[in-house]
Amino acid sequence: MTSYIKIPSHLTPSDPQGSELLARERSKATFDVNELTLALYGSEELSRFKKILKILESDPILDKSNIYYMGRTELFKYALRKDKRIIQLAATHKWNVDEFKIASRLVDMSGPYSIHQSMFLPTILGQGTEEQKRKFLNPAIRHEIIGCYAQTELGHGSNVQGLETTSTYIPETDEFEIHTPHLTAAKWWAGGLGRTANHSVVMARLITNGQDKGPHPFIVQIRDLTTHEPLPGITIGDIGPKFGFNTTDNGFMLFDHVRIPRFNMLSKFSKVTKGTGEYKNPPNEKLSYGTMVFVRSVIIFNAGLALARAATISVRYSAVRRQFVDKENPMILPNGQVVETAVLDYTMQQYRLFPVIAQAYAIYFTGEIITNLYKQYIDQSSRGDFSLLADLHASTSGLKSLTSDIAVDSIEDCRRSCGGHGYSNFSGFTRFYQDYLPNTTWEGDNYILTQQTARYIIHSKQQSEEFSLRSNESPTIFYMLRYLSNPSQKCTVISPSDFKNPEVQLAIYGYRAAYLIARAVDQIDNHKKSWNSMLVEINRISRAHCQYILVHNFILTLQPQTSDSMNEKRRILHNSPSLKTVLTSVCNLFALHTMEKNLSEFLESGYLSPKQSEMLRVQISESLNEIRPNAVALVDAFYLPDYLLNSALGRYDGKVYETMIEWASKEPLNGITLDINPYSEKLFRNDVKAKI
Ligand SMILES: CCCCCCCCCCCCCCCCCC(=O)SCCNC(=O)CCNC(=O)[C@H](O)C(C)(C)COP(=O)(O)OP(=O)(O)OC[C@H]1O[C@@H](n2cnc3c(N)ncnc32)[C@H](O)[C@@H]1OP(=O)(O)O
Ligand SMILES: Cc1cc2nc3c(=O)[nH]c(=O)nc-3n(C[C@H](O)[C@H](O)[C@H](O)COP(=O)(O)OP(=O)(O)OC[C@H]3O[C@@H](n4cnc5c(N)ncnc54)[C@H](O)[C@@H]3O)c2cc1C
Repeated sequence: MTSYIKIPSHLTPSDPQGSELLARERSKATFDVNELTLALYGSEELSRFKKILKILESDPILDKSNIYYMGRTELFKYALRKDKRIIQLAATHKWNVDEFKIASRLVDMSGPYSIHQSMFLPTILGQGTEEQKRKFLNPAIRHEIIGCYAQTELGHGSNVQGLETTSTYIPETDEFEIHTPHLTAAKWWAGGLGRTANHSVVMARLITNGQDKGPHPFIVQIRDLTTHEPLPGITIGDIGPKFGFNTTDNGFMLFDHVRIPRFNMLSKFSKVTKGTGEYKNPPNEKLSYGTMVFVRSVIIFNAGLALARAATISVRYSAVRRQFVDKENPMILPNGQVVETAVLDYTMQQYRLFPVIAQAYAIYFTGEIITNLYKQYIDQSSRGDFSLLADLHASTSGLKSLTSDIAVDSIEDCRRSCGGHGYSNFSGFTRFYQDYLPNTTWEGDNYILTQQTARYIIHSKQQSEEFSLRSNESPTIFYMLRYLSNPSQKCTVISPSDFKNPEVQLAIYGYRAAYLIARAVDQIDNHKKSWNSMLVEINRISRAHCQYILVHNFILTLQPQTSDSMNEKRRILHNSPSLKTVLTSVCNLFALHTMEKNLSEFLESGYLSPKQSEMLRVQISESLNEIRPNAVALVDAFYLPDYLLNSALGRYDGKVYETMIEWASKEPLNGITLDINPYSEKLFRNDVKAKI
């Protein structure tokens, strides 16, 4: 890339150098970083990751050095090239789905094909018959057709039952007619639709024999495979610039009585019979929402990685960045020189950043557990057993909401913790944050989704008999009975270190959730409160329940398991006392910091006393001290390479200042000629002719 300014090459940052500071941090670690990386990913995934990274890093088309200077059109073209390149590399190197996902994660840019991979393929896979998979899935996997997922409309997104697009069965020709009856029914937001896709999953109301059967998925070819023009009766366009996600062409689409064969209704679960138009009900009414459950489970896992990335940049930078001299505890170099203190040594910075490290680990472990639960559901449902679905839907809804909220808040906290440089694109936060943001809205707005979780729990509590039955079966609400059965119990903590006891932590979280649930049920059943008047409480219930799950899963991960049930990753963890020690500190910080952030609810439940809340703060401070020597090593263990981070601040080698000035010298604005004389030309309101 062209450099527009020549930077004097003899200048280096003042001592100590960033690389030296990070090396000192790394030498303080009490555990083996490589061992923790292996415990997170396993040896097989890690070696695949390294192999793929090597290929991507050296590929000129996937070079990222220019992207911070690009405008939307240029970025979009780059994203299309990069999407094509990953597909070519996948074919050359025979990558499987997991390897393809690793490559996409490393290249780290949503693109025109992203929704093809994340929603179009999974929808056909999950909702199509074998015949439909042959017709649509196979060419889609080979990228002979490119698809998108058009569910949301201009007037409705959250309320899926309120979608207006119709798909009416025409027995005479054995076709469906897809139609947009109102402007509000225009499909809107579908990723890849604007300029790229030639096929779409369209969620439309199925109407047969005059009866409205609600939204169902249909495959519609939307563009000509040769000319790439929209097919007759279909109007398509890109929806325009957005807050972020500008490398994907989110689109709109209108249908004017467009005919598709009956075959194109995805019919794994519900069907329309040829000629009679008879409708066959699915075994569970919500199976057509299956793609959303899958993607929500992926969003939970991805939230952990997003937090790890934010923490990596901000913790490394805070170890390199120095401001003021802490006179009571100055930073002294080996040669005796007193230097400014690394901002990571200020307790306020630790209080802001270390909980983000803890959130990353907590959500990573729960993400793994939810992924396994989803696999278990798919396995059972393939044998006609859908009993896990209700619980899976409830937990993925609430956890998608909670974890993406945590990630969005913490990415911004981490960015701000980098001071002024955090505001520069070179920090690696700008597009990362902008592109992460829609996770709180897509696949269900985060506030709406908490209603799904709370309703499941409240129903369970209302039907007490069924509750005890369900809670025994349910992987996520088993804890509640224990606490509901004895509402007057009090927390046993008598000294700050008692807060480190996992049983104590679980009891505190369990009582608080059970208290909120019991109170809401009382308001609804005995005080006849409406659902709408309870929405704030309902949001609290979902969050309380999901925080319990996160804490519970973290504790579970650290507990010894029978060797049979342990996979390689857990074995590494359990065979290493130093790993267990450091992760126990991280787990404690997650549990206690989350408790402190929601303290009013814990106090309100009467289980925790004000005196105990003071002890809680003492213990949090203690946990921060425990983590301090391991802070850099804990983020290093996530093994997020510079290629992914693309950050001057979060570089592994600590060369922050050298990179900042080098990247600034490449800003194209530095290379243009400007006329800054205000009187050199006449400017007209509608015909601005500045000489730039
Ligand atoms: C090759 C590489 C592959 C790579 C893959 C990588 C993947 C990467 C993923 C990351 C990238 C993500 C990109 C995403 C892009 C955005 C795409 C979208 O936004 S698309 C657009 C996304 N849009 C949205 O997400 C819209 C959000 N809105 C909705 O989902 C629904 O309107 C609703 C759930 C809010 C209400 O639904 P409504 O029909 O009014 O239903 P009621 O409330 O009346 O409940 C009735 C009963 O049904 C139950 N139940 C409900 N849902 C489910 C379910 N899913 N299941 C089971 N059950 C469910 C409920 O519990 C209740 O049970 P009960 O009490 O009777 O026992
Ligand atoms: C970048 C991006 C990509 C997307 N990609 C796709 C895609 O590929 N395909 C697709 O189909 N869709 C896509 N979407 C759309 C997305 O799924 C919807 O925007 C999302 O489901 C939210 O729906 P909405 O926009 O209708 O929000 P609304 O429901 O209009 O939300 C507005 C506000 O109303 C509140 N609200 C609404 N109803 C209630 C209620 N009952 N109780 C309490 N509060 C309520 C919400 O909390 C929110 O604060 C995408 C969106 C974005 C931002």
